[in-house]
Amino acid sequence: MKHITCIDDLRALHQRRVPKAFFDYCDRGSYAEETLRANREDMQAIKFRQRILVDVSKRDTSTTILGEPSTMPLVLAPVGLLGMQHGDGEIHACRAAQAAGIPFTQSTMSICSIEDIAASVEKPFWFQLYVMKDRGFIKALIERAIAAKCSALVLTVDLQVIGQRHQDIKNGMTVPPEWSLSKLIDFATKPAWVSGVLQGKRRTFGNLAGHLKVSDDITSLSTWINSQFDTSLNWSDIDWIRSIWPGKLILKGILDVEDAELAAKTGAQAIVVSNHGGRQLDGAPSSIEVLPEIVDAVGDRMEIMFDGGIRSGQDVMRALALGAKSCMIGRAYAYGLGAGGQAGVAKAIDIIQKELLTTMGLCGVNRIEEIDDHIIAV
Ligand SMILES: Cc1cc2nc3c(=O)[nH]c(=O)nc-3n(C[C@H](O)[C@H](O)[C@H](O)COP(=O)(O)O)c2cc1C
Ligand SMILES: CC(C)CC(=O)C(=O)O
Repeated sequence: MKHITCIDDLRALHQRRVPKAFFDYCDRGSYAEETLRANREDMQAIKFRQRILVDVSKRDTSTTILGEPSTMPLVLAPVGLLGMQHGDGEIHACRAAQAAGIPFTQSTMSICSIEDIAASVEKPFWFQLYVMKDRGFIKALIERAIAAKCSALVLTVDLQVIGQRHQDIKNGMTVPPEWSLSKLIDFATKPAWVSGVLQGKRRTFGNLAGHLKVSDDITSLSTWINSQFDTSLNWSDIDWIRSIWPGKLILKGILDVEDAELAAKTGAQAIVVSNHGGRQLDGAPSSIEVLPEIVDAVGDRMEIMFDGGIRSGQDVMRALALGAKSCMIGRAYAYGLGAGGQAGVAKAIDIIQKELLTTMGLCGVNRIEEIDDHIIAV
């Protein structure tokens, strides 16, 4: 990892080490990928004010996230199928986050189960919920998260219908992988990945095993999701979820001020301003574009988290400057996982923290709480 200096390096290594179908699943977006590109382009369009001759000798990235101390304003976002990027990927990512002192969010659509992770790590982690039609199963899933002492529930609200990712169809992306000649050739050139995945605890969705017939028809992930996810989910269901889940609730996937206002009325502690990393509604605005208006509308009532397009500490700084209290990263750490397991995720987190510290220094800021729009050049 010595020559890895930025997230792009981890991405390149991920691409070399992980079969194409899983790398593309991670890297790409939905439809024409307009929103995926906008997340990066709009982020990079935000310019900093360089400030000089400020004493920046006491810089510190530590902060709180939902009242809990965190070494930096960063959370590992829920990412499905991490165990297909690296054997036991969810456990490796969670361990790296906990060693770095930041929260990890486990996706419903993980390869390792909630219990696999809970048995392998020292501290509580967050659990992300997708609501499916079988409400008995969803209730049991929330109860499993409670039993595992998960410290926050992240309810994802932007994927009851899945946006088409062309590349997944072209690659025949299935879980577990289906054999074809091209896949065999691809796998043959990635022996470390193959042995890691074969040694992993599971080969298909650990949280769903034994409940939903995942192995029956997961030849197309999107067909399966469209048959299982509950498209009738609506605001009144939040009360039902809150009647089961007693802890902190975060609504993830809000892009609209009116929705943010409705979210503030649910009693959720936080929202994540997010377009799902450009994987859902293509043509939606970038998350950084809508962040300021959402902060203006509800920032005094809920904690505002942000994700979409973060590839550096500079990007974290940009989102904080526009009013986010903390940021989630998805691909940035998934690339690290594919590149080098737990060490790769640790590297991704370390890169972002060091970039954030340097950017704070060059903008004349010592503490996270000092970051606001005064550091932005107009
Ligand atoms: C491969 C991949 C899988 C994802 N799976 C989930 C998921 O299971 N649940 C969820 O709420 N969001 C999921 N997301 C969205 C992320 O939580 C996050 O919103 C997004 O990655 C942020 O954009 P970024 O990748 O540019 O950081 C996924 C994202 C990626 C890249
Ligand atoms: C399995 C998927 C539903 C996970 C996801 O949220 C995504 O791929 O964006």
